[in-house]
Amino acid sequence: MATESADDILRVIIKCINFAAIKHKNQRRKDPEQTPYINHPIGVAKILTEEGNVQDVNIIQAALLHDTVEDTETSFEEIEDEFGSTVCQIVKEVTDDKTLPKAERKRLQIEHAPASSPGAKLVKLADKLYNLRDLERVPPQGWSAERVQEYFNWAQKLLMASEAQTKI
Ligand SMILES: Nc1nc2c(ncn2[C@@H]2O[C@H](COP(=O)(O)OP(=O)(O)O)[C@@H](OP(=O)(O)OP(=O)(O)O)[C@H]2O)c(=O)[nH]1
Ligand SMILES: [Mn+2]
Repeated sequence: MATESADDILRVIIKCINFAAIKHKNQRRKDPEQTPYINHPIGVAKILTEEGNVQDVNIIQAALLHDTVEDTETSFEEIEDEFGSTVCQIVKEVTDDKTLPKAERKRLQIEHAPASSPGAKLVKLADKLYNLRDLERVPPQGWSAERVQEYFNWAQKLLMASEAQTKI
């Protein structure tokens, strides 16, 4: 928010990092080094600030929190109570329904991409960019070359779907 002071912004960003770190504390990435999962949401937020020049603090908060509901015991109510409805709405838009089969989740991401909000598109695309770079660095344990290639193909489809109807 434009009216927020630098102190407020700093406080809320540290609050988000702390919240996400606690929620993801037992989770590791799928790489052979089992990197702590928190490196991912922090890296996604950094792509947006450093490479995307994103200055909207709500979008950066949503990036830091983007996998908490999908991957940990976190509810949208908790996100809304702690960080407000704007942040919660973006997190909702980028959260997959993990009760659905994977192919359906991936299909729905593409179906929902065109009409997503600009903030959700930014978080989603930074998320994909981080994951693609991670795949290039070292594939997750057990992933074949075909599976890696499939993720690249799907990410490209998602990017093209996100470009449609964009009013950024
Ligand atoms: N490249 C890579 N990805 C890893 C690693 N560890 C965990 N992941 C996560 O795995 C997900 C991609 O793997 P998939 O097999 O396609 O999806 P799934 O885990 O949801 O079933 C991403 O979830 P996501 O961020 O929720 O994005 P999405 O692709 O599911 O939308 C990504 O963050 C890793 O070491 N490298
Ligand atoms: Mn993610």
